[in-house]
Amino acid sequence: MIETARDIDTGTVARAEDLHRVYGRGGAAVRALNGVSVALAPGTFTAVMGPSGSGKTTLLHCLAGMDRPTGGSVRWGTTEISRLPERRLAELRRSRVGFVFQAFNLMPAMTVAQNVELPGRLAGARPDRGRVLDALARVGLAGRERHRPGQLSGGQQQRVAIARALVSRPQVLFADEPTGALDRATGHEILALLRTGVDQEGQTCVMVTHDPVAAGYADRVLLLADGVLVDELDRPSAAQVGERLSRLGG
Ligand SMILES: Nc1ncnc2c1ncn2[C@@H]1O[C@H](COP(=O)(O)OP(=O)(O)OP(=O)(O)O)[C@@H](O)[C@H]1O
Repeated sequence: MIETARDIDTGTVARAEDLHRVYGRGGAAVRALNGVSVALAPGTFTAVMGPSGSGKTTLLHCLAGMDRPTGGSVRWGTTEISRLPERRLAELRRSRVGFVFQAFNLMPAMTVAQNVELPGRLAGARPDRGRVLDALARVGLAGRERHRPGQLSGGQQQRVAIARALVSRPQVLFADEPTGALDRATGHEILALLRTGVDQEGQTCVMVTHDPVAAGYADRVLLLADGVLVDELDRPSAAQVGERLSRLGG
């Protein structure tokens, strides 16, 4: 099969079809995802919302190739990833997707530049200083490359994490509650940064959030409940998201 970054037939960079994820077995089994289908068009910003335990993180992890669905498929371009051998999947993941976590997950003993270089180094690649500096400049941290994470504010640490996710120029940037550990104003700076990446560089971005105001930065909002996609809102206001969410009990 020819591997292309974008599925020529459907124009999507990533697509999940009839995704199921069951954790555990028998009476203790939890159906985290129960038949979810999602397509990600290039250069779009998608927010995933829903009550606690509705399957948001599981969906993100399956789409990002960090978890294996128990049923259904995930395609990146034309490549079906859910049944690839682990090594091949890890290779593809490094080049195709970036991931940002709520808790930044930076290495405290390393400098900012070393943190951004780390995924490449772990993959055995030679660090590309130019790319690292470029990624840091894109997130507004030019000149900070020798600092340690502990010398930076929370918002700046999340910017480092975003630079680390973007340095490989991924097809899709996944973010799991990227503003969850930040105050409101700093959170908005991070959201504006993600939005700029979508608008100016055509980055595709998917973000889990509990915050209707954060979801207002997205082009569309997917609403999950009990592992099922129950609604999709296009360019909604924060008020519309909040109202729909409260009806779901989120
Ligand atoms: N590794 C796991 N083992 C067992 N159950 C799991 C595991 N991961 C998630 N679950 C269960 O799957 C369901 C969905 O979890 P998930 O974390 O995707 O929900 P969420 O919508 O992201 O929740 P939250 O908003 O609280 O972070 C939950 O019932 C959760 O307890």
